[in-house]
Amino acid sequence: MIIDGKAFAAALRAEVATGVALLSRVPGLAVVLVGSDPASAVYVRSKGKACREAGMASFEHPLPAETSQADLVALVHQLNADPAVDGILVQLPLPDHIDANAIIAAIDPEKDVDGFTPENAGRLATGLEGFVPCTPLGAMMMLKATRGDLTGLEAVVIGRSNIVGKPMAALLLGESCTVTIAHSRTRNLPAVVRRADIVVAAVGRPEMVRGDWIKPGATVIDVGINRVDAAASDTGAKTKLVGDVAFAEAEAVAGAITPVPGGVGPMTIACLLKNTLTSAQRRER
Ligand SMILES: NC(=O)C1=CN([C@@H]2O[C@H](COP(=O)(O)OP(=O)(O)OC[C@H]3O[C@@H](n4cnc5c(N)ncnc54)[C@H](OP(=O)(O)O)[C@@H]3O)[C@@H](O)[C@H]2O)C=CC1
Ligand SMILES: Nc1nc(=O)c2c([nH]1)NC[C@@H]1CN(c3ccc(C(=O)N[C@@H](CCC(=O)O)C(=O)O)cc3)C=[N+]21
Ligand SMILES: [Mg+2]
Repeated sequence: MIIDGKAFAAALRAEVATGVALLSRVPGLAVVLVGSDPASAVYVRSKGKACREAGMASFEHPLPAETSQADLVALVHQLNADPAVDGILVQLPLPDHIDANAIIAAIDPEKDVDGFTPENAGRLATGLEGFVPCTPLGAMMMLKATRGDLTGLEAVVIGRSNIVGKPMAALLLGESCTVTIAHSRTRNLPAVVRRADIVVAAVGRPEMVRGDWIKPGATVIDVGINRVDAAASDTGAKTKLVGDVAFAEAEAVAGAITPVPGGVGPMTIACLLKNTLTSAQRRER
């Protein structure tokens, strides 16, 4: 079974639009993009469009690649103080001369709809309410819809980044899975993955996870977004998008699997809108 992320995302976005219509003011999401990475620009544009379709305002702040760290912190402070802004997203990665941790720490945790601030990461780790990072949140919604109660299942998360792997593991632990976090230093990764009832791949290596790593019937969540050269026989496009999982091989063994594109990505954007709505609802009285 292929998990239809586009359909899950469309349903969540409709729910968000309904919530937005009940507010007394238009919620706003500020998106800050430093530099002109083409993939980031595509992503920022699709977020802006999704915002408008949900009845939200999108404030885009494209900045030159040479923007100083001090100027970026100053912009974040300005957005923190702006009552029209309910959510702040600073697109990652940032240029090398900027310390991403310093920028993230400057974001007001109450507007941190990415869930990246130490305050919200700590809240997730300790089981307190807060903003949960959009990619793991969307992945968890699809997992629960697909498998129901996750209690006692073996979950293997490949990747330990602060934005995907670690928060994903925290959410799975919160659902009482037995969680393993694998990374580049893990020994015998195929054997570790073969134990898993749930596999979450968040690595950034095209089609690294092979079909014979997957336990029959397992649920596979492919977070990877990798642009690779398309074969001459393909659609004619110069590049195509593939995940971290060899989809055709894994689909034959898995009970359910998310595709790339059309899996985790669209749900990430829908969850960003959901978090922005939640922020606006908390602000309204
Ligand atoms: N669909 C979506 O909405 C989103 C998709 N992504 C995509 O997800 C992927 C992961 O993103 P992100 O977490 O930011 O990536 P990072 O590069 O921050 O982290 C990658 C992780 O994978 C681990 N890793 C690297 N090589 C191997 C290997 N050979 N075996 C096992 N583990 C390995 C690294 O280990 P170590 O820590 O030891 O270096 C690291 O923990 C990327 O493809 C990204 O584009 C990301 C965010 C959102
Ligand atoms: N502060 C911050 N927050 C993020 O959430 C964040 C970020 N920085 N930096 C980059 C990553 C990546 N990311 C994606 C979201 C949606 C798709 C998505 O919708 N992908 C479509 C395909 C889009 C295409 O064709 O390129 C899909 O998978 O179907 C992809 C990638 C969010 N990220
Ligand atoms: Mg990263």
